[in-house]
Amino acid sequence: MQEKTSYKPGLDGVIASETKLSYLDVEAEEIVLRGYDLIELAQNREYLDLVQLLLQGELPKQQERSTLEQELKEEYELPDDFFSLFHKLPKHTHPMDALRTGISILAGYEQHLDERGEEQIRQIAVSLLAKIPNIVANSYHILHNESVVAPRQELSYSANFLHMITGKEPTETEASYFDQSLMVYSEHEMPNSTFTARVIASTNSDIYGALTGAVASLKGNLHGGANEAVMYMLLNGKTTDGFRHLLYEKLKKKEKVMGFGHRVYMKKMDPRATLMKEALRELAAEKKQEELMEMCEAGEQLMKEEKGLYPNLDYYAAPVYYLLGIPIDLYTPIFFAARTLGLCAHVSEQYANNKLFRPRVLYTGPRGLHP
Ligand SMILES: CC(=O)SCCNC(=O)CCNC(=O)[C@H](O)C(C)(C)COP(=O)(O)OP(=O)(O)OC[C@H]1O[C@@H](n2cnc3c(N)ncnc32)[C@H](O)[C@@H]1OP(=O)(O)O
Ligand SMILES: O=C([O-])CC(=O)C(=O)O
Repeated sequence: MQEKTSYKPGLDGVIASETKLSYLDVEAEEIVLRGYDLIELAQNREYLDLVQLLLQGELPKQQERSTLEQELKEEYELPDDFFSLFHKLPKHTHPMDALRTGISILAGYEQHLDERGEEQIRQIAVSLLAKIPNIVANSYHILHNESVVAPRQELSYSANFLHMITGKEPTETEASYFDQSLMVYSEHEMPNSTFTARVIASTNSDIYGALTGAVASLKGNLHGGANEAVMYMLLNGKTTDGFRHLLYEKLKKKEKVMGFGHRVYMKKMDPRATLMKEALRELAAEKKQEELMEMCEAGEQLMKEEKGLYPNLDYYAAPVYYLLGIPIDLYTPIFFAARTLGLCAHVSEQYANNKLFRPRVLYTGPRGLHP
């Protein structure tokens, strides 16, 4: 007889792995990243600092940071003719599917595909962190019959990413909010996509395969895809009253409202959402789009009163991206680009202390049948 009590649907609350990378301490309202509070890091540091922290264990000193920045810039360019296949994709291909294809193609160019050593994986991670923004931005341009925007070496990592997306050089403020969003998206313990990547890596499969699987996982609207869904919902609402009405209708029909709820923080505000809410407040004031802020706050209030649910990061990241002039279809690919960091760190950790993932089932089918 199988023991039913050990079965947790959706592995809710199950410890799947040991990690030194991150931990959600819900009681203390802290997202711990190698001992630091992610929110404090996002307020005081830059995405590149987190790259060094997650891949090498410590925040960089100034010289180390410059070396890392140079290393990334040297890896920006994609292999010759890389984009030729993207011209052949159906024009309605979602950028997340284009990204999945792109990461998969890159595997073929990797000279060290079979190596699993820590330093080798770090170098591949740097290459992926350099190339994925290029794939995200330019696969979108190609699918929209626009010209490819080449990376610019003289811009910072985040400013260059935003520049490749919009085709314009961002202001310092825009680049800084974008960088902050990349930081809060960079790593979050054991979401579905990280679990997916670790499960794939646990068979000794390569890091490109692990990340390709993770793109598919992150695309779903119960996970990363929610940020795009939030923006479409806000645009459909049009005004604060319209948005309230739209949310009431969804709740009446027992539909899920994207951007609310979270497996780990279900009855609390996601600390990252609080940070993005402040970014939105400032950006909305600067760009004279206060109604967008008002709509989001009205939605937050309504969901708290009606369902006792709080915003997750996607709810406030989406309107921030909107005010930064980013096409909605790119919100989830950008989330993935930022999360590439956490994913690579997890894959590396998995290789370093591997045990094949192979759980069991609670069998509910028949027994004793004969053909
Ligand atoms: C950065 C990120 O990836 S964060 C996650 C982004 N995803 C979203 O925003 C999608 C909307 N949210 C959700 O679907 C859920 O909150 C999830 C998937 C994130 C977490 O879900 P789970 O832990 O599996 O809980 P589950 O979906 O079973 O929800 C528990 C209860 O709360 C309700 N609930 C949870 N989230 C929502 C929501 N967003 N809207 C309406 N009701 C909700 C469920 O209907 C369910 O109610 P019931 O017990 O009466 O059936
Ligand atoms: O932790 C999760 O389940 C989803 C999430 O917020 C993230 O991946 O950032």
